[in-house]
Amino acid sequence: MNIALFGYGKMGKMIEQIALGRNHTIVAKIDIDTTEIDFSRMDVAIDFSQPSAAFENIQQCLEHKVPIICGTTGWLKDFDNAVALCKEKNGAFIYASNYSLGVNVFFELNAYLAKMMQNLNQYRVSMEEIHHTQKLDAPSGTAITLAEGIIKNTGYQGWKLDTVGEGEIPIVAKRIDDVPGTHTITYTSKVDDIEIKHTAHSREGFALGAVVAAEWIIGKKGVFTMKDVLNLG
Ligand SMILES: NC(=O)C1=CN([C@@H]2O[C@H](COP(=O)(O)OP(=O)(O)OC[C@H]3O[C@@H](n4cnc5c(N)ncnc54)[C@H](OP(=O)(O)O)[C@@H]3O)[C@@H](O)[C@H]2O)C=CC1
Ligand SMILES: O=C(O)C1=N[C@H](C(=O)O)C[C@H](O)C1
Repeated sequence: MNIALFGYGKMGKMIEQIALGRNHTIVAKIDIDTTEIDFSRMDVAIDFSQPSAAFENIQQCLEHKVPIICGTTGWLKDFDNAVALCKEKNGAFIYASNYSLGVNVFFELNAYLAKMMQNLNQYRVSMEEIHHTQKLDAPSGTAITLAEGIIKNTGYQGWKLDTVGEGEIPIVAKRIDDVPGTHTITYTSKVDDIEIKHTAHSREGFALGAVVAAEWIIGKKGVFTMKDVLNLG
């Protein structure tokens, strides 16, 4: 499979290694300085760029009929436009805030726990995410997906960083050294805490998941999620 990498930073380089190990070819490495892009040799594109660049990269891929796997976080104000464009162009598109198998299992666990906690008013939920100091967005895309999973299954109506009002989930975002990504959800009562936690040991799981998604999307049309790819739940 011929893969184009939009964004050749920490994730782009890790994805290249995994893709070569699975006998794929990297036909383009597109970075902020790239002036001309040849879409003709691409079977699929994988975007791990930056919040301000992701939507334009997605648009270009859909216009050129190249299936696009997007892992960039922090651009979701344009998500509905990306979905609409994908439908208009009869294209193929996946966005996931987190491509690792472990976090996608964790998303399911989070929803299941939230359902169990929905009527237990003695507990308050909170979330903490920890990432490396180069991360541009806060809270992480993964934390937002986790918050949405809680909101869907409980009476919580929203989330906010740090201090919150009634009915909102507080998210604390910490930036420490080179932490790849740690997410903790805690339900606290006067007498105890219930805590679930996912700790990434490296970026390998994110990169492998993105390549698996790229392999999966070939020949498909529509907007999909990692739940479709992994057949979870
Ligand atoms: N969904 C998931 O599973 C995961 C998502 N992420 C997300 O992926 C994104 C990238 O992360 P990471 O690799 O760590 O970040 P890096 O900063 O290491 O890499 C981003 C790269 O994108 C480049 N870039 C900037 N503008 C453009 C553009 N217009 N087109 C193409 N490339 C561009 C940057 O170039 P320059 O340095 O020259 O600006 C840089 O090389 C982030 O949004 C992060 O949150 C990260 C891990 C997992
Ligand atoms: O920027 C990162 O590094 C990561 N970003 C994603 C996010 O915002 O959730 C996924 C992972 O946690 C690493």
